[in-house]
Amino acid sequence: MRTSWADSVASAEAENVGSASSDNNGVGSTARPTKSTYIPPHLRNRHQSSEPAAPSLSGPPSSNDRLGFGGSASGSRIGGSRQDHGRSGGYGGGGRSGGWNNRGAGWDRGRDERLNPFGNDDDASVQEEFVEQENTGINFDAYEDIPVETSGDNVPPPVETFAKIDLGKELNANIRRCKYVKPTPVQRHAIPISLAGRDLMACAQTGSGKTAAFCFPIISGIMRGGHPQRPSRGLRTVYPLALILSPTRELSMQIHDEARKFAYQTGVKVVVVYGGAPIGQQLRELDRGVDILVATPGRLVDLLERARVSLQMIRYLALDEADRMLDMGFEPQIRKIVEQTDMPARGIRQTMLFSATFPKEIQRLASDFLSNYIFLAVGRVGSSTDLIVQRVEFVHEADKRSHLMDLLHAQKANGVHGKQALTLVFVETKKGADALEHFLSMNGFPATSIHGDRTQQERELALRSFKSGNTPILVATDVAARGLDIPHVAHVINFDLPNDIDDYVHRIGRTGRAGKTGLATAFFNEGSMSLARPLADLMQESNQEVPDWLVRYASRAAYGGGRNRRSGGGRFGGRDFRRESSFNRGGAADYHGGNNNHGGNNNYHNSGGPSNNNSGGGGGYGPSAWD
Ligand SMILES: Nc1ncnc2c1ncn2[C@@H]1O[C@H](COP(=O)(O)OP(=O)(O)OP(=O)(O)O)[C@@H](O)[C@H]1O
Repeated sequence: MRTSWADSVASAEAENVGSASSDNNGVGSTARPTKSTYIPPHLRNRHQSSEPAAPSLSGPPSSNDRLGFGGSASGSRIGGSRQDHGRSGGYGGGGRSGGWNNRGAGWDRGRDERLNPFGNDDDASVQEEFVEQENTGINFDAYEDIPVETSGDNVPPPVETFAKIDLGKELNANIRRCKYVKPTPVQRHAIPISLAGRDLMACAQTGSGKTAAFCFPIISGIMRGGHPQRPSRGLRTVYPLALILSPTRELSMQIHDEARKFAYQTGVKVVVVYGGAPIGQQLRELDRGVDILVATPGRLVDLLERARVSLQMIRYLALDEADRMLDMGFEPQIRKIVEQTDMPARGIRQTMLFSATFPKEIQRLASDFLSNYIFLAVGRVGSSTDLIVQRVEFVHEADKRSHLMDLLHAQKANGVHGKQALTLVFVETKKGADALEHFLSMNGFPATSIHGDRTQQERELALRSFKSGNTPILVATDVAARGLDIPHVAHVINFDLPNDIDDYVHRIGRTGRAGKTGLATAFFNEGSMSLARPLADLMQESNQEVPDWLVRYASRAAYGGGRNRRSGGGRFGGRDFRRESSFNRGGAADYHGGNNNHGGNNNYHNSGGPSNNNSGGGGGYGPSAWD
């Protein structure tokens, strides 16, 4: 039976425990207008957005440099119908979306576990049609210059090819089926570290292949270790060997799908459990056996309390989006799962934490779960990839909707919005998502939405409709900000900017993945002041053009307006928190050790061995201009 704790976790999970999804979460201290003014198309021939009010010491900023997006609103807007094909049968009330066990709707995930996740043909050489073409087109050159930092004791060296790693014959065949030609930088470093049995805290940019980096060693390790005898505590208790936790249901499903592909014909069984879906099917799936359990925390807690899952045999624990999992929303639940169940203690199990962002205070918390771990950073911690062209435009709150329509029209006119090119629009609140979806639909733009107030079935349908291109515009809260790997997302629009620069990094990371380029546009106004400086820093660091007006706002924020600096030295230049002097003063191991393999810090440039053993100094990254 579910306790209040389980309930609270489940409901937190439904919300994505995302502060950004709450309806009352304004940006900074400036209250947002609750309603923005819609300007009808026929009245919208005036300038497309006002210039920002000048920060104290300046004239007006340069205009909204909307290169490529400047077309006037034109073209017909067929008003009316909602475009979310998933909703055609009403909200979960039947129609084609119907039943709980509709395979297409995803409720019986795993029922076809034994089927070939690549299709029905076993032959790795004839899998072309089953595999996304994306992976063959990965632009590895894009990653060549990324600096890599590792710290910790006796760091295993990176590998250049999958062939050089002993992952096992079946797993190697699946890697070929996935058309992964060579490992991405995070895989080159993380896989040998994990195969050596070491705990790992890894930070690498969005879309750089972290999922495979933790799945491959887990699957390979289970294959090597065989299938140990499970205890016979209760007939219906299952004993997974690996647990992968992620913050959202959709991300857990995606990890499950990926892990199933990697585990095909290895004998390793992968099951996913997540909230919002009927538990019966998930229980039946567990009854068929599980080696790797992918889960959201709330549903896992429920299953632990029902004694249907025991963590006693866990050898591998992976937290994806680990900083999110350990921030204020999830940390107590994660602590209970990891520290107050029968899960083997750290040092006995192997623990891997992955994210694109890792603030120092969260690193500090995370270290409680790790034993003598290696810290790996591919690129600067929390940086965004250069593959994404970032644009920021000053748009008054009241002009946002009309400005968005201008962007979407221009995309259509320029042919950017072909069937496959998808646009993801992030807003702050669930109500805001509904309202914007409705507004876009009423104005002839095929849009759907995903947020924590929609049923799980609606969320999945919306995502599927978006992925398929049926509704090529998805309005989302932060529930869709992390981890989702959706091919063909060409444009991410931050209609409302988040409060935290790390959330911005994850949001824009839904485009520009696996070596491909993408575009991210942010609507900035006085309500986003707290983000001015970190945003300008981030853009400058990733070689983006920073508008003069943003630089002026940023410099003003530097003298008291900025709230977005993190404690412990700020984000920029941030790396392994153990190298902070405050940590060392606390009597912990000396990570400023320098030129040896003990507690040292290694800087790599892309491939090959350590190029420069930096003696506790600055590592490979210069401070930002504002530091
Ligand atoms: N070695 C590889 N070769 C080619 N493609 C790869 C390789 N590794 C991963 N990919 C592909 O790259 C894409 C991004 O991978 P993944 O979703 O694991 O990124 P991520 O680092 O976890 O991103 P995020 O931080 O957003 O969660 C996926 O489509 C995946 O199939």
